[in-house]
Amino acid sequence: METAVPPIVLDIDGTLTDAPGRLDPRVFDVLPTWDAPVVLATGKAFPYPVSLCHYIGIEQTVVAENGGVVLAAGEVSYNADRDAAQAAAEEFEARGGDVGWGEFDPVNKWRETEVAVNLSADEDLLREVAAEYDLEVLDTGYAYHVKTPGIEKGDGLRAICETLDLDPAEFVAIGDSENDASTFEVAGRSYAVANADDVAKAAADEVLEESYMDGTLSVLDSLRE
Ligand SMILES: O=C(O)COP(=O)(O)O
Ligand SMILES: [Mg+2]
Repeated sequence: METAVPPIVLDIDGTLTDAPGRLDPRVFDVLPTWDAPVVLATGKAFPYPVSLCHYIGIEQTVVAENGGVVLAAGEVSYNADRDAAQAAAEEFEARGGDVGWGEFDPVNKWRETEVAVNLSADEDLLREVAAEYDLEVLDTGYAYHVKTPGIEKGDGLRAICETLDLDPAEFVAIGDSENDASTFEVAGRSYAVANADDVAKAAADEVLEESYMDGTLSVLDSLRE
């Protein structure tokens, strides 16, 4: 007999993708049939996880921009604004830095509450400028996120739980990088995939032997047994 599955909170990049960053097609099987709430919690700009939920065919229950934007039950909250990060990014470029996404910048075009910078950027200069604007720089392994300190994915999960009347301690979290550590703290159980960075590995209850979606599926399969 199948046991009831817990609600889950999943990072996207590095957790539902393969190494080159492509969405693993197995999400289309496992997520729509998951018999409990599914939260996507990502550093990506707001439209990305919303679209992903749309195309996977699941409820749009989303933490985007590392907690800057939260969507649950059709209610959106914005927990930071982009102005300070935008000013810092402009100062960074004025001092010779390059945000690094080219002339058309889909990474930031629809981003509401922070600015993401390409990993090819001058990290020391970026951190120096961000500090002058009282902002933090989060390295997800996919981008540097210039953001308001104290706004994190874990806060977004808490907010979603309030909206949906869920207990965060019932959640199982899976992720791969330092921006998932706050989710790991809020959720009852947490797993870092094998490709995770050191911060995520240290924060997780368990580090998986398998990487990327193989790791994620190993947890989801065991929860369904
Ligand atoms: O946007 C990023 O830098 C990483 O995204 P993620 O939080 O889904 O891994
Ligand atoms: Mg990730």
